[in-house]
This record gives sequence, structure tokens and C-alpha cells, in this order.
Amino acid sequence: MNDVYYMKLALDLAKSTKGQTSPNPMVGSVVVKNGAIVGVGAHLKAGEGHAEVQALKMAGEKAVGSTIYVTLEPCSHYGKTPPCADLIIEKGCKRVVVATKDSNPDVSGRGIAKLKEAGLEVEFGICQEEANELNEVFFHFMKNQIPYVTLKSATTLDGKTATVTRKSKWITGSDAREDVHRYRHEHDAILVGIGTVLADNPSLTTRLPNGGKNPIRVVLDRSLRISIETKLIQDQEAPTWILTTEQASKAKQTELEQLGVNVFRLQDDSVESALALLGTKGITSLFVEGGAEVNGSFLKARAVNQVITYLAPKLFGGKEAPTAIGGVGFHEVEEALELEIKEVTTIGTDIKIVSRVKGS
Ligand SMILES: Nc1c(/N=C/[C@@H](O)[C@H](O)[C@H](O)COP(=O)(O)O)[nH]c(=O)[nH]c1=O
Repeated sequence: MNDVYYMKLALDLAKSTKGQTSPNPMVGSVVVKNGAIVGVGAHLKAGEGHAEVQALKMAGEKAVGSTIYVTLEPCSHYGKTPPCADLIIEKGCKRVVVATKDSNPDVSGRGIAKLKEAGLEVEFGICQEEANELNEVFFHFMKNQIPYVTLKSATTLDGKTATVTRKSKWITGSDAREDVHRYRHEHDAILVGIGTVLADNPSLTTRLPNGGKNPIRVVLDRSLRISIETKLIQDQEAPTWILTTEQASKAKQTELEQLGVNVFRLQDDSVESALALLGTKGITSLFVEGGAEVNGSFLKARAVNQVITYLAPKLFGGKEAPTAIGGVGFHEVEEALELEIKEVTTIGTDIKIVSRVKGS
């Protein structure tokens, strides 16, 4: 088999850990000796062994004279675990095939340099595009120190998120709604506006048949209008953070904090301030599930990296019926947020469109 075959196996191993490794990247590794796979591994959780460590452990003595495939440049600095580049040298690998470079300034290029200095053969860039796309959240966060933002909407074919009487259960089918829960599992945090909380009293937890990780639940609520009776406050299912402003009452803040809610007072109610705060708290990926006003503010701030749209084969009509993105909107066509459609699939009876914001 050729290098691409083994690198694709390593990428599949990395992909299988989606949602588990934050704030670390997803990494997979395969060790091959005389055409036989002798070790495989993936980084499963931040603080635990890196993919190369797992694969080399499985390879044991067979690592000597082997080729090791890894989807991200082996680390060369002492993080929570010793450097993988040193381990690869110590275990006697002959050749290292690397898909892409880490954008982290602590690492980029040093791991490969260390391997070359030790006399190993190094091949770089096999399946690089796929490896970069796999860790776009990690690279984005490393570069910008703010979360990678995915905006999700679920609408009827005529673009409504509810009827004129605000009924919305359900627009999309159970397959599409389950897909949304997979995104919740994969994200560090989910964000809604106080309007959605008051209208839907949502749980914002991850309910998947095989279980899943709950994201941190973030509410934008500039004057702390949230009621302490809401599920987000009462259910204790997952952390709830409220981003508010100086206009909010201190007494209400104390009342919420006594119920275990984290309340952050920002200097304003801008999206930029919210993202900066979440970045300082290590939130690398943010799933924005609306409603229309919050979606509108993220659009206006051009603070979106990916858009997930679910379209249901239904028509609600009604000029007063709410649409996915409200807010002030753009005046000129040229101001539109330009997207690149990456994927169009049917999911149950609905259509799912994944698009990336150009240049993000
Ligand atoms: N109405 C619909 C949605 N509605 C999305 C939000 O308006 C809801 O408040 C949120 O999903 C509720 O979260 P929960 O309590 O954790 O279930 N989203 C969807 O994908 N399809 C829909 O048909």
C-alpha cells in the first residue's frame, strides 16, 4: 500500500475522536513495518497520550526500522506529555510521513527539523488539505484566540423558523434534529440569545442515542431578563454561562450565581466582546443556535466561520413569521457575507447544507 492509503487510515482515526480532544487537535497515527500495520493510535483526550505514543506503544519492538504516519507534525515541546519527536527517534523509526504542520508557534516546523537532524527520512504534505480541514477549529483558535463559530438554522423551504403564531415544533425531522445534537456534542459551547430562552425554554443539552458530551450553554442577556425558573438554570445538566452588561442588576447576578450560573459582565453587548471573553475561557468552538436577533448580530459582526442550514419540505408563509436571521441586516448586495457551499445532502426528509464563510 502507498503513503496515501496509510495516511487516510490515520485521518479516519483522528476523525473518530471529533468532540473529545478540545482544546487539542484531533490526531491519528499508523505505524507500518514491512508492509504490515503494527500499530495504530489516536489522541483521545487533552492531557492523555498523543496519537504517536499510542501507536508506538502498540508497535512495541516492531517500531524499529518502521514508517510512522501522523496527521499532524509531531510535537517537539514539553506540553502535558513528553515530545513525540523524541519518542519517534528513541523507538528507532526509519521514516516519518506527516500530513500537515501545526500552526502553533511553539511547534511549527521544529518537530520535523528534530527528526531530520536525527537522520530520519521525513515526507511532508501527504493528504495535507484534508488534515488542515479536519483541524480548522484548532488552527483558527491558535491564530485568533477566539472560538470558531458555526451558525446553525433550521427553516421551512420558505425560510421560516416558526409560524406567525411562533409555533416551531417541529420544522425538521428527527434525523436532522439528531444531527444537530452531534454538533452540540462536538462543540465546546452552544450560544443562544435571551429571546430564544424566553420563547422556547430550551435545554441545549446533547441527547444522542449513545450519549454525548453537553456543551457549555451560553446565553447573551444584556440586562439579565432570564427567569431563574428556566431549564438552563434549574436542570443542572450542564454549565450555564450568562454574558451580560453593566446595566444588569447586581442582585439578580448574585441570585443566579448562587444557583451555580457563571455570570460575566462585559463592557458592551457586542459579539466581539462575547467572543473575546469566550476565547479567554478556552472555548475553541461555538455553536450558535439563534434565535434570529443573535444570528443577525453575528452576521452583522461577520463573526461566522461555518453555516449549517437545514431546510424542511414545508411552507409556513406569513410575512410576520420569523426567519433564521433577523437584526439590522446589510443594505447593499456587496455587503453580503459570501459563503462557499461545501456539502449538500438529504437527511431524513430534509436537506442539509454545510457552507464555509469565504476567507475564514
Ligand atoms: N424548531 C426546530 C429547532 N429549534 C431550535 C431552537 O429554536 C430551540 O429552542 C432549541 O433547539 C431547543 O433546544 P432543546 O430544548 O435542547 O431541544 N431546531 C431544529 O433543528 N429543528 C426544528 O424544527
